Amino acid sequence: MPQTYESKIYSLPTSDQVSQAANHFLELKSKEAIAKHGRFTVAFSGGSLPTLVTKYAAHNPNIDFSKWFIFFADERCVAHSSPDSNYKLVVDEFIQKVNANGKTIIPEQNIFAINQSLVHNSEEAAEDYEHQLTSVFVSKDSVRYPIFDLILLGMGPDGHTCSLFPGYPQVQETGRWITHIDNSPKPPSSRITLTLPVINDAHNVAFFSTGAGKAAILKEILDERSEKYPSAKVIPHRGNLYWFLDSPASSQLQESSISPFGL
Ligand SMILES: O=C1O[C@H](COP(=O)(O)O)[C@@H](O)[C@H](O)[C@H]1O
Repeated sequence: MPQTYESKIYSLPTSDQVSQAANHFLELKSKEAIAKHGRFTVAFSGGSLPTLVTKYAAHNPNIDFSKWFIFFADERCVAHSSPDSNYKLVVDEFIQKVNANGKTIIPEQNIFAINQSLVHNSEEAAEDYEHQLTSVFVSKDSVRYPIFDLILLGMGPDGHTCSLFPGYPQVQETGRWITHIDNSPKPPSSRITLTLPVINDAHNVAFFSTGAGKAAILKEILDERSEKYPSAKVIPHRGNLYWFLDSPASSQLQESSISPFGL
């Protein structure tokens, strides 16, 4: 049977309802992946995303976290203990809560963090992270290639996603799975990031965006299909694409762009 893919924009009244929707979504997508291939590979972004999507999910007893493999869609080249570290954010906001409250825990060896000893050389850190991915992903025809079950993305007010910034060469990268940047317009300046080909090969990609500050750019990306923003270049080839917004974020979108919420 031919596979059909979904592309949906959901708008929930409040950001708390976006967190509740994220809980159902993570339960659904992790169950689907675990039923299909025994594990769930998920990449987290930083910024506002980890707190927003895991507020309820971290306490969901129906999720088998022991089968989760956690990666970072982008990471800042800083120590794991730094307040700028996406790893620290995900550990503090999610992993610790799951492990303290849940029925199942996330095994330490299933968490794939940037190599701390390489944070002073972003190019080497990116190569090392790519190498970490090769240890986990093998596609059906035995070729190593990362096809994530789910990539969780945020979007900055300038339209960036991961550490792919508008007008920067990393957006054009097609040869690497992970690339690096040393002049990020948003601090900290050195970062590593998934590249667009890997993002667009995932089974599921989900953006989470809240707040009126994102309304104008969301209109440009989702209604006007403006291609100048990296977030607009996220179009999975053989996977589903979801946007979860709250009302302030979706306030400038045409009503016809928004799907009735249902998972
Ligand atoms: O720097 C980053 O920013 C983006 C967007 O963050 P937000 O706080 O505006 O949601 C985030 O998705 C990315 O992972 C992070 O490194």
